Amino acid sequence: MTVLELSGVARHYREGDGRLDILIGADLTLAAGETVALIAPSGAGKSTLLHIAGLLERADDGEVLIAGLATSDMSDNERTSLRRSTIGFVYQFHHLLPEFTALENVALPQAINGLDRREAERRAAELLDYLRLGARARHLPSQLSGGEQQRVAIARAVANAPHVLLADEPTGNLDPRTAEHVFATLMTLARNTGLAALVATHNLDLAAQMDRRVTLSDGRLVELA
Ligand SMILES: Nc1ncnc2c1ncn2[C@@H]1O[C@H](COP(=O)(O)OP(=O)(O)OP(=O)(O)O)[C@@H](O)[C@H]1O
Repeated sequence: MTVLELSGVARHYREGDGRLDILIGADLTLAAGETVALIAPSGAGKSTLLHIAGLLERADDGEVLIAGLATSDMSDNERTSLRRSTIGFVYQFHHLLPEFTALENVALPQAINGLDRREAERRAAELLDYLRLGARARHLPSQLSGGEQQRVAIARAVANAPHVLLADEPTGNLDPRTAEHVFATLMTLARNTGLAALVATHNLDLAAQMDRRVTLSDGRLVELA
């Protein structure tokens, strides 16, 4: 089943009097459970592509389909609601809320989505256990290691059981061993839950462990060997 499809996605930015064409007809299909690495030089448009795929930004042209639903004609509210229920994000920095425990950070997106708070916390505890973070559930982010913080951020991103996880340099801030561990968490989720993942990374060792690798070339997505 295709969970994410980009078709002819175009995006440009104004630059003084001129324009900067970042994406010119980018196409991508991501199936459930599939993991795809996005490898491209700085400034090529990786973050722009992830933001458009994740309905945080609109394309100037083309279509983004989430689980078969075309999104370009949707209102901002419809896009936000679809994003909350189908897409998870992980960034280079964890962006956990510092005043809340790991458990509360993971429960929050579910509570925002309308789940009863106790049920949200029960599910968050289950998810943290599954990712072997159960013993850290009551810790504040400042009491966690960098790798643990990032794994909690992954738990938070998948708390609403999204179809698609979009990750922008999720291991970019970690030492190689910790990066492997965090990456393994992502792969476990994809293999065992059918989550599809599109991961922008400069780490070629990790990219080699994913199902496919793509790059951005002249505003288009190109499959790598
Ligand atoms: N809001 C904006 N207005 C103008 N230009 C922008 C805007 N956002 C991004 N750009 C430009 O678009 C290009 C692509 O940016 P983007 O952040 O998508 O690249 P990237 O591949 O993610 O880079 P990096 O690996 O350094 O994060 C860059 O040249 C950037 O300066």
